[in-house]
Amino acid sequence: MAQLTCDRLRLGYEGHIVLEDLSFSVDAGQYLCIIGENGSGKTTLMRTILGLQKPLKGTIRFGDGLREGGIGYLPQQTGVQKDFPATVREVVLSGCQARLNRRPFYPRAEKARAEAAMAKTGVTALSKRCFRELSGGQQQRVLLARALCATEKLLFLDEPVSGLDPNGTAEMYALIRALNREGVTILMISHDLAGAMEDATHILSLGKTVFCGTKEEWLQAKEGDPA
Ligand SMILES: Nc1ncnc2c1ncn2[C@@H]1O[C@H](COP(=O)(O)OP(=O)(O)OP(=O)(O)O)[C@@H](O)[C@H]1O
Repeated sequence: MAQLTCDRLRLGYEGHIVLEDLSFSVDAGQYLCIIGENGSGKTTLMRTILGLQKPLKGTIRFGDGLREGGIGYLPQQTGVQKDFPATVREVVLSGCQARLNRRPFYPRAEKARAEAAMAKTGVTALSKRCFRELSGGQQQRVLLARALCATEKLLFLDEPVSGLDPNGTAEMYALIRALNREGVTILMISHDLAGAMEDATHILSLGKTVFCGTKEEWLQAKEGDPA
């Protein structure tokens, strides 16, 4: 049973269709890399899967224990986020908010969850530091811990290595790989095709022609069409 099934989606905005007739599914444990040129609709697809925007047509179904809102999300880094005036622990804990039903404080279980997420991404020692004083790579690991507070099942990562130096990039990929090996499904938008390709099991390529299949199928298709 698939965790996520997108069926004949039409996505876009009033008067502007971005993607038409898009169907694909994601099983538990997959590592799906979403690629495509600027403007091909990667962010629009992500926003739709996260429930932030409605499809113009078609359906999205969740299964295998995943429910809408049960996706951990690592946003693309923006200047505003980088300057967030909060401690690392506060940033990570804010990832538990969806589970809190607007209760005004964090119960013990949520705090334990945040601690476990920080340990997994190696930021426990930074927990009292101010988020905005961290390096780009450290900030990404904190935001990954935050996303982990929302889910054990599926992480949606939007360009997780953008702006990182080679070391930070390698660390981030290693962390994502480890989480995937523990069973967390990964959906990742990436412009770093070579890097993302190392660990991906599946590729969704958006554009004039859409491809969705295994990495091996993708590489075979590319052999005949090196462009
Ligand atoms: N809020 C919006 N209202 C109207 N059109 C939009 C809106 N957001 C995006 N678009 C348009 O939808 C199309 C797809 O944009 P989208 O951001 O999904 O592409 P992308 O593949 O994520 O691009 P990039 O690689 O540059 O991030 C573009 O033509 C864009 O101009």
